[in-house]
Amino acid sequence: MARELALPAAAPREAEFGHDALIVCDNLVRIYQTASVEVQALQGLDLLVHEGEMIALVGASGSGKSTLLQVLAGVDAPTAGRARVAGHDLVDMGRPERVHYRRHVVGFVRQQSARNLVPYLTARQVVDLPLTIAGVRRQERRARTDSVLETLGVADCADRRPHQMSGGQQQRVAIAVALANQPRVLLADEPTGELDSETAAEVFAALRTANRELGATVVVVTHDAAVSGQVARSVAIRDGRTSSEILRGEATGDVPGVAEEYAVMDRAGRVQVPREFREALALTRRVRLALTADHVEIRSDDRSDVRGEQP
Ligand SMILES: Nc1ncnc2c1ncn2[C@@H]1O[C@H](COP(=O)(O)OP(=O)(O)OP(=O)(O)O)[C@@H](O)[C@H]1O
Repeated sequence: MARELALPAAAPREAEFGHDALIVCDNLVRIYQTASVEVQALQGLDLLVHEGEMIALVGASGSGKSTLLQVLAGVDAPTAGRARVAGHDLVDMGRPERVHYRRHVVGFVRQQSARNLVPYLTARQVVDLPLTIAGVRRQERRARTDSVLETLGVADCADRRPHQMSGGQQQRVAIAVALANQPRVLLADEPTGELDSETAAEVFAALRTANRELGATVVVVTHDAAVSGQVARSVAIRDGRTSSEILRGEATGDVPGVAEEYAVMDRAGRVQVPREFREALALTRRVRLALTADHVEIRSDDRSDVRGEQP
């Protein structure tokens, strides 16, 4: 009787990194090459954003926030790594898919409200523009335009041109333009950067509406603590990598939710210990790690004999 061939069982496959996330950045690298220098704007950045989230990206000037947003917007292509948004692979996307992606999957709001609008078009006409380009029928265009202007509280600006609106109204109309084609993701690069705090709050409320009422997943780059202080998750970017995250509980009335800061651990297990922690305990090149029942300890290296130093 022939014996059955027993093949070794295949190892169970690990779920792919970020398989259930809407936005996945995996070891993302973007290098700008100019005539004389090479700038590594993104240096192996990992980021996951789930559908329905609203997150802030914060970080010093030059840390790579705008570069990341340009990649997610499908405007710029990464040099290496993986970026996927709503099932679209942003690294390997061909031109027709890129056009579809930029029209239907993401909406983009820039800092300068004037650059988001067209001086001689009314709010209704400028919101209608992306719908016309996408081939939406006239009747539906009208209904969608009125509805999005209404939802964002700028229905009274429908027949006004940018110079007849306040800065906050201009920026809310810009958000309406970005949302016209009902994108799943709304990206905003310093949308309150030029505005006073009251107007900034008005624009932030519009982003919140986009998230909560219209269901867009929102990623907002900001220097504005009033904005980053109100989202459930702020991701800090340092030197082209995600370095830490602040998670906040829900606010109750006027009392803000409790905020907790976390370090980000990459998939190889690397964590950046904040400088003030390292300096406080003189943690240098070599540290001791110990596993306890529910946490990991990091201690300074006290083996001066191995370091070859005088006790
Ligand atoms: N087109 C480009 N050519 C060359 N270098 C660039 C280009 N765009 C950005 N950089 C460089 O890449 C790095 C990251 O820039 P990026 O604009 O993404 O940072 P940022 O965090 O958005 O800064 P900011 O808050 O000032 O807008 C910087 O060193 C910047 O000088």
